[in-house]
Amino acid sequence: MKCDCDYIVKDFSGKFEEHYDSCSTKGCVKTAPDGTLLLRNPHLSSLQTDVLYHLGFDSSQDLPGMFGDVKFVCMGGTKQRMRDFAEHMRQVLQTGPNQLVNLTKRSHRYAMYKVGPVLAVSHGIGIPSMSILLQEVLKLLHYARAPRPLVVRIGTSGGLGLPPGAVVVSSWGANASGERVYELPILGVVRKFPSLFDTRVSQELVSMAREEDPFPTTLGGTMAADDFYRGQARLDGPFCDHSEQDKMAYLQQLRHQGVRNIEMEATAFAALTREAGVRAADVCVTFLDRLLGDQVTASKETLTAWQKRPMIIVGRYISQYCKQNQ
Ligand SMILES: O=P(O)(O)O[C@H]1O[C@H](CO)[C@@H](O)[C@H]1O
Ligand SMILES: O=c1cc[nH]c(=O)[nH]1
Repeated sequence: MKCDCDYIVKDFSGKFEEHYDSCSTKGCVKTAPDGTLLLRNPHLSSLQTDVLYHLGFDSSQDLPGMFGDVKFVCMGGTKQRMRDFAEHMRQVLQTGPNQLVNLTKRSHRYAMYKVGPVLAVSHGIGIPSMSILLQEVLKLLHYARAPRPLVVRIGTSGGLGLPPGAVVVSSWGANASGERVYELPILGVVRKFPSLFDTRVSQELVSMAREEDPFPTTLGGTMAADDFYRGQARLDGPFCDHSEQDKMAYLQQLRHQGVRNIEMEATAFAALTREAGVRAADVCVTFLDRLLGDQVTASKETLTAWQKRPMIIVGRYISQYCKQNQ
């Protein structure tokens, strides 16, 4: 059987079954004609109220009134970064509340701020934390009937052959074996979901870079590890039985496969947004060049300044969109 939906993964090296896992030709339509998200889970319709437990909302609330105008969901690891991003967007868009309010404060788990059409949400570290947040955000967008949202991760990473402070816009996510898939055991069976980002959005984001920017912005593959230390070939964790040569051989192999940075969410982030039919992008700054070391040694001030760089690129993109759609 051949799938001819726009969801087909042309440059995905795996087999059709793996594509089918996250596509299923029958249910290929992922958005309603008005651009709102369709959730392909028949069980949801039997729920009287859907509790978005980690966000502290439920579907009985006026979610369209609260979030129906959301066009951009931007997420990143820390609560502080997402507050800073909300503040940045308040200045860029000259809109938003006088005082930023953490909308998920009831749940104490993540932090969420809303500035005009922008929702800024923290997701914690790693795929399990990020994927829980993302799935509840996808349900929130569905219940809110927010049309055609774009989801962007604003993150940090270790670079491969890039100067620290560089920005990488991911074209795909790869797991530790270099496969461009997100693997998830479901009912005891490991399933694979393709982890490719929207090419057009990624290219448009790269085009937001300006010559005068004091940092390069490039497109590249992103490896998502399940660990910060051994899982990213580091030699400085509490455990390590690989050598410096093993580490360098692995990192060089990733680099030759097109990986430009390493973080801990890209595969699941690409795969889940793709499965939901939502455009998404991963924009990360690099904190160090992993070909030269393992420790993050830049000062707090420098790291804070570098973390602003993805915000600058994404802020320009959102600002341009808002001007064109006034
Ligand atoms: O800075 P964030 O967005 O959390 O991203 C990166 O930093 C964390 C590890 O320090 C991981 O979550 C990794 O993906
Ligand atoms: O090396 C790094 C830096 C930030 N985040 C990561 O996951 N790895």
